Amino acid sequence: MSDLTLPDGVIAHLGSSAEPVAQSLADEVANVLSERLSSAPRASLAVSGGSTPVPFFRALSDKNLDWCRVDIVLVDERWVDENDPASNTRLVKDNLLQGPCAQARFFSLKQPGESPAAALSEVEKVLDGLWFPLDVLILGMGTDGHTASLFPDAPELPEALALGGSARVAAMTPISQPQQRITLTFPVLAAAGYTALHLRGDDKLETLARALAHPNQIEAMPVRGFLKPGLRLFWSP
Ligand SMILES: O=C1O[C@H](COP(=O)(O)O)[C@@H](O)[C@H](O)[C@H]1O
Repeated sequence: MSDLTLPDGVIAHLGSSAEPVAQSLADEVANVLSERLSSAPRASLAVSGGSTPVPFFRALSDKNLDWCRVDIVLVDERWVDENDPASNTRLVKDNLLQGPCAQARFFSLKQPGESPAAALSEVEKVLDGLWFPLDVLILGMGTDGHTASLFPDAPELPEALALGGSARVAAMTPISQPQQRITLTFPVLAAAGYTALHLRGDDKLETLARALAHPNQIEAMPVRGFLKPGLRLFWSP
């Protein structure tokens, strides 16, 4: 990590193991949500799926917050049933929406429909109940530089990245992935008030170094769109 040069204004929290880093992220997110709830009727939190967030979810779910005023949404979902091990919704329900956090309101990106493309208008309706811009956004990243389901090899990527578009969600069919995906679009994600990138593993650090080497080529590595002042980076081996 010592030879990784981060852009000015990106604040890094690096630890030697996953649990304390996840705990620090949970502390910070709980503080941001709590502050927001002191001046607003509700607060919104968008989280990522995959394997990295599990200890963060468990740490956050225990926080003493007015969870019944918190709205939670995933940044992306695989188009699978909720009982499928690949379901991000299942991951959130099993690990985050537990204990005190079970009081939060969860907005599911997985709605009935054969494909994400067929369900987009239904999902947009669901999202009408959520407060935008998002207050808190926790992103992950794949070793191909995707974040949320903004995959470099998805034909729909240019549309999902386009600024000025009014769609909050996009259907994605990345060539590299076994499932179709649905994702919050780049403009929706980029407008969040607080954004953290939560990474685990040396491979993710190498990916981050590659992303930082050519920051403007966003379509090649969509995570580049978030490597900006204000970003909080949480990493552990
Ligand atoms: O497919 C996905 O991958 C990324 C990274 O996942 P991880 O298992 O390497 O932590 C994740 O951020 C995204 O939400 C997920 O759908």
